[in-house]
Amino acid sequence: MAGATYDVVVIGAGPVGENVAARVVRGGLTAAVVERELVGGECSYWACMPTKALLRGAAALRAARQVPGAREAVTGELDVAAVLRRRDEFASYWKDSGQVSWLDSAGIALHRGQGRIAADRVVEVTGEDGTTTLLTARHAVVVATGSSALVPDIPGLRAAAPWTSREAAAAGTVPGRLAVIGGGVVASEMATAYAALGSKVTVLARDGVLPFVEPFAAELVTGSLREAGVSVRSGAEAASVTRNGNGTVVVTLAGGERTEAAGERTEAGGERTEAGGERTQAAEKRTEPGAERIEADELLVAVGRTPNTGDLGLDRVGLEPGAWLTVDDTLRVPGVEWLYAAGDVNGRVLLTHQGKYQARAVGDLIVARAGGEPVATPPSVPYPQVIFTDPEVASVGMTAAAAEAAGLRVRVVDHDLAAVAGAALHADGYRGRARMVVDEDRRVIVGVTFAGPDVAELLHAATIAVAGEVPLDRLWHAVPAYPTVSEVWLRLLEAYGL
Ligand SMILES: Cc1cc2nc3c(=O)[nH]c(=O)nc-3n(C[C@H](O)[C@H](O)[C@H](O)COP(=O)(O)OP(=O)(O)OC[C@H]3O[C@@H](n4cnc5c(N)ncnc54)[C@H](O)[C@@H]3O)c2cc1C
Ligand SMILES: NC(=O)c1ccc[n+]([C@@H]2O[C@H](COP(=O)([O-])OP(=O)(O)OC[C@H]3O[C@@H](n4cnc5c(N)ncnc54)[C@H](O)[C@@H]3O)[C@@H](O)[C@H]2O)c1
Repeated sequence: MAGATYDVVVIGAGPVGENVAARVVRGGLTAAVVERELVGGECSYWACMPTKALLRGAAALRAARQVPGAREAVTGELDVAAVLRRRDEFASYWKDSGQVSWLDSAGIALHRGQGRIAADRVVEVTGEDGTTTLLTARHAVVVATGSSALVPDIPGLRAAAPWTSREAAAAGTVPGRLAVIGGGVVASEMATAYAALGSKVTVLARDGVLPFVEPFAAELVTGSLREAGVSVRSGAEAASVTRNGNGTVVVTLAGGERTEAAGERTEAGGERTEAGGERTQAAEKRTEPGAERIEADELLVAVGRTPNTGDLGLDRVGLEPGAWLTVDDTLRVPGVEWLYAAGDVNGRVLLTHQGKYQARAVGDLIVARAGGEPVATPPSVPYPQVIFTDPEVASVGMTAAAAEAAGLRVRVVDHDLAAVAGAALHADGYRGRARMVVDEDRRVIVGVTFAGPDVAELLHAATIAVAGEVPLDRLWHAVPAYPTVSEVWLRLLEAYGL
């Protein structure tokens, strides 16, 4: 059996694993990554990049149509084939040669195959041809194996071979009718994308659309999905799924979807028109005779993620296969001094940029420990996120509800984005809203949410204000340029009373 020894062995070469390895090499250690699929991970080929490429064409078209002068120059419809071609390009045609060259140039060794912990500090790599290699780590093994789409135990669902985010991101054709189970980030972004690409989309959002963002942002997204022709069914829960002989898929809704008590009876095939949000009554997961059925050509399941820890040899170190890897503040697995976990697999924040932040932190920690230097625990930072729906939802830190639940003395300040000169110039009929959540005891901002067209690029200023805990009296002197959408900062601070 072949073998090799490195200072650090990283299992998983997604964005997080790559960055851990790069950071420890930069710190003077040697590193190898183990990858069973494509170097670059979910983000590069089936998540961030291809999904944003699917969304971008329609967003650019919408933007042009909102500006007289440009609008008249738009004479055609979205070119679906061109959008899919550009998506293919952004997914590097599902080939990882570019990322492998980058690993080479960074001095990181690559071992292809399934990595499993075989013993203390030892990772066994099983290649596609069945050959095995034992990699020994002098200092640390880092698990960066990411996550996969969760397929819930709904009768008939697995047998119906639904799309997960992977198939939605990589599809070569656009289904005529797409049903979506879920209302979170993947469901909302893919409903936006596929509606623009021409699908008739139905979203079965059991817990509402984007239930974890500020409610005004969720309402704007829900309203705009409906305007785009999407049937948004807040409160609807799938009870069973069947794939017919002709290839179509049928989702039968749980009996609890019938909401006569709340006066919202839904007829088969009918549309609900109430604003999205809360469930109106506790839905019982049970199919009643005559329960409503949704038929579609394809079904996307988007109800969250499950960690890639099922076949990782975790039992060798007394850990539970299939579970999220719990870590301490130094991203080390408690009780196993040489084992770390970063990125999606530790379940802390399932976002690429935040996983890469963890990667830099864990890389530096391993280098410091290897050199016997003092270890600085990375701070717990508020994280930013952009949801690329129409409108975009860009947020950092806490929502008002989360800040209140955390026991802070909170003041919430809202402003209509359309009332800012820069937004009016940006697009006719601009619709959007901004909220800042202030911790009154410290007079610092603990959360910001923008919802509106093209607000993604506004977010980093908010991240600096929140992560930097910039006092409001100091922030007042950060003057936004006129006439930009960023002038909303001035309006928010004025509304606060500065
Ligand atoms: C549809 C979708 C869109 C998204 N969009 C965004 C976005 O716009 N912005 C954003 O910040 N985040 C986004 N995310 C989240 C983002 O994709 C993840 O947070 C990110 O990919 C996590 O990186 P990671 O390196 O931890 O894991 P992954 O990217 O999952 O990489 C893990 C790697 O480990 C490999 N692996 C797993 N087990 C083993 C093993 N035993 N041996 C060897 N190799 C193994 C896998 O093959 C994979 O290559 C999106 C997610 C989805 C599903
Ligand atoms: N732009 C971005 O940053 C981006 C884009 C896509 C995904 N992601 C990340 O990927 C992760 C996964 O996204 P996701 O949308 O799968 O998960 P999610 O956690 O965003 O949303 C899952 C939703 O499914 C609902 N749900 C759970 N079980 C259900 C069931 N049985 N039936 C119906 N609904 C059910 C939940 O209420 C929740 O709203 C997220 O953590 C997200 O941050 C990020």
